Amino acid sequence: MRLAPLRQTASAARLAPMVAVPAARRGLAQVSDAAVKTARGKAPEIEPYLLEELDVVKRGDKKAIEQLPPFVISRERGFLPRQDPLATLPPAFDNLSSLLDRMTIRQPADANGERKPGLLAKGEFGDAVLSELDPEGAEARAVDQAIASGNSHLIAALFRDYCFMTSAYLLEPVDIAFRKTGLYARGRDVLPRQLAVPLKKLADKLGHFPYMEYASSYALQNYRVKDPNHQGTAGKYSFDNMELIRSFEDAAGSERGFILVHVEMVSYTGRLVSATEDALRAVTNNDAPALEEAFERLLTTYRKINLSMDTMWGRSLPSDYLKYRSFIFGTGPKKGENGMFPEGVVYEGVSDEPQFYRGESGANDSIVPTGDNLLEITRHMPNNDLTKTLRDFRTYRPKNQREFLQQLEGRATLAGVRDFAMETSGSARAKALYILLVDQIREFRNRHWMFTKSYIIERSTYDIATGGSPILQYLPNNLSTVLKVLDESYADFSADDEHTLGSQQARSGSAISNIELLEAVRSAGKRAGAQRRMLEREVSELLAAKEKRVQSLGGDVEKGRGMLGEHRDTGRGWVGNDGVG
Ligand code: HEM
Repeated sequence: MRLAPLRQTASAARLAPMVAVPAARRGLAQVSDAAVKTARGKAPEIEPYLLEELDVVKRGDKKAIEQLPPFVISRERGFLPRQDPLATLPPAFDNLSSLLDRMTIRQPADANGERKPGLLAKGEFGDAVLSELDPEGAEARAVDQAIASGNSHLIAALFRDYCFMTSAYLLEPVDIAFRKTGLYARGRDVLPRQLAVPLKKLADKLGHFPYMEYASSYALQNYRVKDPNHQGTAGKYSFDNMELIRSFEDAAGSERGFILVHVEMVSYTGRLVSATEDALRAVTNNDAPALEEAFERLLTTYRKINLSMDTMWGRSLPSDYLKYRSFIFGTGPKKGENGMFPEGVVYEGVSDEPQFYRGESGANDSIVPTGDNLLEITRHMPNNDLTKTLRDFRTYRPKNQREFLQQLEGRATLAGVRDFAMETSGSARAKALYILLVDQIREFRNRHWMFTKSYIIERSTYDIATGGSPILQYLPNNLSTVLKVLDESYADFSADDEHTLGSQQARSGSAISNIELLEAVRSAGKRAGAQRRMLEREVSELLAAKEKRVQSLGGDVEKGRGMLGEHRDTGRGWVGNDGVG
């Protein structure tokens, strides 16, 4: 039996309640082509996809609202789920909850303040799943009932929890080997029926791959707000006011920091979505002042997001990242590409055919793709495998976010956002704001590249990231494109623009003065070219060092990748066996 394809190509962007068959989607290429062929200003028919615009919400139909998918973008909550995640499962899932609580490597402190090792620390999780969860048990029936009820809050929590169980089960041997040797090993390649069947049913209901995702499992469905009235910088979603629901390694340490910084950043995305929608409308209406206003809101929001991102260094230590990273790897993306699961994973009771999925990654977050698409940076991505990966990442997210990003790409191209901001609006302020928005995407990606070097590259030779992209190439490819767009946009910022911006007052109500914008544009422009050259040099040095390491291992690429040697297939890789040694 084959796994039915989960993602169909599609046309409509309508959000059906979860009881309905998920609407098909239009492919990216189709949206973009349609957009390019249509004249600017003639917006395509787009069905409402913002929560507040849906009929059921306008009508206040509570039953139908409960059945809407867990993730529906809104101007208020942006890319956060519609409701804060359900932290405690109903009693029918007690066996599952108990395993999830006991699995975490560092258990919460007991009455004596001692932190005992959990099931994953002792390598006992896999056996515990097999002995404590019955494929025909109470949980299996309760999953069916939850799905039939259409209660999307519960379905989302169950999907998160079965994903955690699945990753812990499959990757437990990988983590044990890594903790012992610093090298990764093969994971389990069969997912037992008691996990595989419910996970696949829940995934189908939500329109997901049956594997851990960033939004629906590890990060955005995994926070608990402590005080709903908390008044921090990010309101109730301020980092200190949240705790984790599930964790692999330590709910109180760096894993908490890693996940909750993502959540805090995403808590700003209501403003991001709102300003993005308003910017698009302004361009379509040829309304320069409205565009300036929306772009300014976007800029202040991206600045807040970047500030929040910068707190990662202190909240999640680089030296701790590899302690939980083992559990967020995928089983794919393709046969033979992931040394942990070279033959994929068979989902017992679902399909005899091995499955391959990308792992959890911030690459499935929508903050940067929103900027990429609105500012038409995506259009400048080179036509190569790394850009294909970027597009593939965009499929690993809730359906409503996939559709939003697809539509946004088409709508921005159709409206001609870059052209209007940089030229036809005739506004030096809009031009400066456009450049500074591109610079915010650069700042995000640049910090991100620094994270990657410091949390991963300096500590592990395993060169494939959790999402399955090549670590040394993927992020630099995208950062380099942004730097190019920034460099070129700055080159279009003329002496006249400088003069206009420097001599005119900003409209009343503007939070950022024209002088401030001008100074920021100048330093962004100067930085772009230098940073681009530095990045090129850095990447070529890293690739040369990798090649040297592989050569020092007799050309053994597998070992050079940080995998335990004894698990390699006999057909290749062994020194002397295939001639490499
Ligand atoms: C310790 C911190 C972090 C590390 C080590 C890290 C690591 C990585 C890696 C290795 C990738 C490559 C894709 C893959 O997984 O295959 C990636 C992609 C990505 N991550 Fe992170 N990440 C971190 C924090 C964050 C945060 C806080 C966010 C915020 C949402 C984020 C968002 C992204 C995005 C948007 C991409 C795709 C980038 C692009 O398209 O250029 N990451 N991350």
